Amino acid sequence: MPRFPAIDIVDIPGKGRGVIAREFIPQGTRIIAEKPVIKFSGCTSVGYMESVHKALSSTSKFEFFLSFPCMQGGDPILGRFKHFLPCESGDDNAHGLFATICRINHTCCSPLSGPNAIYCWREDLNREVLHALRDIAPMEEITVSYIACQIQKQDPPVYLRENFGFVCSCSGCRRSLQLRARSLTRVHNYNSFMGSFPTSVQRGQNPEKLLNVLQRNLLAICEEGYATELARGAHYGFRLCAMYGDAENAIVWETLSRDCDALIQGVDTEEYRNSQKWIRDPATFDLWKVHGLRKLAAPNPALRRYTPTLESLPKKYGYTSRNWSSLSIIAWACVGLCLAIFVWMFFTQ
Ligand SMILES: C[S@@+](CC[C@H](N)C(=O)[O-])C[C@H]1O[C@@H](n2cnc3c(N)ncnc32)[C@H](O)[C@@H]1O
Repeated sequence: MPRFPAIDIVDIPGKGRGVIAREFIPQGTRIIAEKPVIKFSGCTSVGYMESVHKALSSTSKFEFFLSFPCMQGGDPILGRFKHFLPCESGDDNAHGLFATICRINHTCCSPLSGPNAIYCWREDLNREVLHALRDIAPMEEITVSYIACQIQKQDPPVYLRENFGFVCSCSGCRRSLQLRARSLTRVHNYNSFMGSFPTSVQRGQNPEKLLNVLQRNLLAICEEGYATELARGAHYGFRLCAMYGDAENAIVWETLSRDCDALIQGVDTEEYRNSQKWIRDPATFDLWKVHGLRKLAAPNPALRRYTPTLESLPKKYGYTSRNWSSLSIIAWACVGLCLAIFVWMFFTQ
């Protein structure tokens, strides 16, 4: 049965508390799968926050909430709201505060450095999961990026100061203003391209050109440190190839997307099962060959260097469920019964 690696919450100079690895954690390992200590639904409007404010002040969870850093000069409650993470289910804009995951500090994604882990909410598990993006050494701090590619609209040091109240000292933020502006433009261009990428490409559009622009954008965003974008971006490459009945290249694109997504979410997901199905037989994709037959292109080999192959990752994706299976309940009941008989015999002798 897979187990989670040993980690600890410790003081980190200049950052308050943070999370470190207590043992070597190989790339792809699921580090933790955690339920929120506090969870609120629809946590977006100011009015709602105020009602949560009142509710929280009267609960025993308040102390836990107050143990998080507050924005300097900020309201003690609202100044800590930023530590909540989205736990969305459908239209419900729920947010949760997690005992360990919310202690993880930030590192920016940049061409010079990046976080060593990534978290995401898994609605099916009702948990936030954290995976290692690369090998993590014992005693190394575990960090994530608070800035998702899609929301990066500002220079990161400015965004972090305004929204989290700290001055980021990562190597990306220490670059010159000019280099940071160049990065911001590339991220912006990538986001607007992906936002308008036609999910069902219209007849008459030039698919070769579209795939070419997709490749260029994906390379640019990987260079900017957001290699995890390949999960979505490579899937777009698959869609395009599948719509033109190009099975060979569709398989290579979807394999790239699957491998990247497995690194972020694990392999116990619906996305993984769908990917496996399409890789086995791209013709099972619902838009297969809708635009007829055309040979397109495989992903640029340079993209492959940004995400490991599934085979190279440790088999540590498994979710260590705390849900008791009926077999384990029977086993523990037997142990309990034996113990009871033993105690009874001991005292009746
Ligand atoms: C989600 S909490 C992380 C845990 C927090 N350090 C603690 O003591 O509980 C986010 C806060 O941690 C601090 N922080 C996170 N990353 C940081 C970094 N790279 N440099 C300095 N402070 C950081 C900031 O105060 C930020 O508002």
